[in-house]
Amino acid sequence: MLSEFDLIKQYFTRSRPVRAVLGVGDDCALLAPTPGMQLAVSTDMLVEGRHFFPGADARLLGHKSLAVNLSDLAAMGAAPTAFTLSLALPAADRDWLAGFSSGLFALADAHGCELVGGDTTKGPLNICITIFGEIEPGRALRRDAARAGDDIWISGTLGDARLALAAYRDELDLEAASLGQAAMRMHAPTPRVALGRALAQDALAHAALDISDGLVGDLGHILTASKVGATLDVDALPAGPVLARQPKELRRRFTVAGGDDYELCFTAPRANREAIVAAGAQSGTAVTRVGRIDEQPGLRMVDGHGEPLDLGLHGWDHFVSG
Ligand SMILES: Nc1ncnc2c1ncn2[C@@H]1O[C@H](COP(=O)(O)OP(=O)(O)OP(=O)(O)O)[C@@H](O)[C@H]1O
Ligand SMILES: Cc1ncc(C[n+]2csc(CCOP(=O)(O)O)c2C)c(N)n1
Ligand SMILES: [Mg+2]
Repeated sequence: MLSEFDLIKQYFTRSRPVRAVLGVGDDCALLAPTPGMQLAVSTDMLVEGRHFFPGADARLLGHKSLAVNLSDLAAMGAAPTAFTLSLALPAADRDWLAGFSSGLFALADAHGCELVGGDTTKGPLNICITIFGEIEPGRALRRDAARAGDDIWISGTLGDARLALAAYRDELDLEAASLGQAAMRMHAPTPRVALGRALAQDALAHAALDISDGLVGDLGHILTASKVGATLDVDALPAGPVLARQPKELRRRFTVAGGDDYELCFTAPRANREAIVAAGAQSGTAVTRVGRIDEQPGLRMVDGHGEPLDLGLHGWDHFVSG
């Protein structure tokens, strides 16, 4: 029988913390922020049945729980430092804990981000991570900083995660190899931390966010916060490799209003085009220009010929459309 404290000790306590002054084991963790840097804090919860299917692979779940949090730091241009993990578990299952913690720590180590504390209780499976990062003062990529005339850029590709979800929900048929490939985008997103850091440190971008609820909804947050509008070239949106093989109507729908993409959407002055392409290459992340920020409020979608498109799509909302 694994007790609450054995579980924490065996699966979530590692040798001496490197970044934290004090890590797992006391009432609080102690962190010593780098002098002169600002602290970036974000939290994201994954709930069984809502963010992942019952029986989801534990290792992938460990990865995704941290990935979605790292993605929020990436969206601000912040460098990850530490995180806390709050878990509700239906049972203390050794296999599940070994898988979950290995997926979690593999990604944490890849980003030099340290687990410093958390909370563990019994209940329906629920995973909540709070992440801490650092950013140079004045460099954060805020949602309220887009300016008319900016280009709109997207990292990586969009829509494969939504395609996998559609297949799981029997909304469409995908052959096994395609589903396997698309499903990895849903289960194991890659947070664009290096790209976000480059955009912020070199002041290449004005505004940014990560696309978790679908581009149309998330870009809308930048437009509202920045009091601007945008024209989006829907046919320029980079579809994931599996979605790219699907009919145009589906490609448009899932790139514009997918979900679980965890790519960055950012706006930047024209003058920075070359430097942004170089930052993409440097960080191993594709970057694609997909539209521009306008003074006129509202989001206008156009096709590859500049003709208006009315797709009637909206972002993910847990209480309206989710
Ligand atoms: N219960 C809450 N109390 C206070 N602030 C909240 C609460 N829920 C969300 N927020 C804040 O509202 C804003 C939008 O939250 P949201 O969870 O949609 O973030 P996001 O980055 O757009 O999406 P994601 O959760 O997929 O990362 C964030 O600033 C978040 O910190
Ligand atoms: C079983 C299952 N059903 C649906 C989805 C899709 N999904 C759930 S929440 C969300 C938006 C981001 O959430 P939040 O804003 O809470 O971070 C998306 C796209 C999934 N991943 N698994
Ligand atoms: Mg976000």
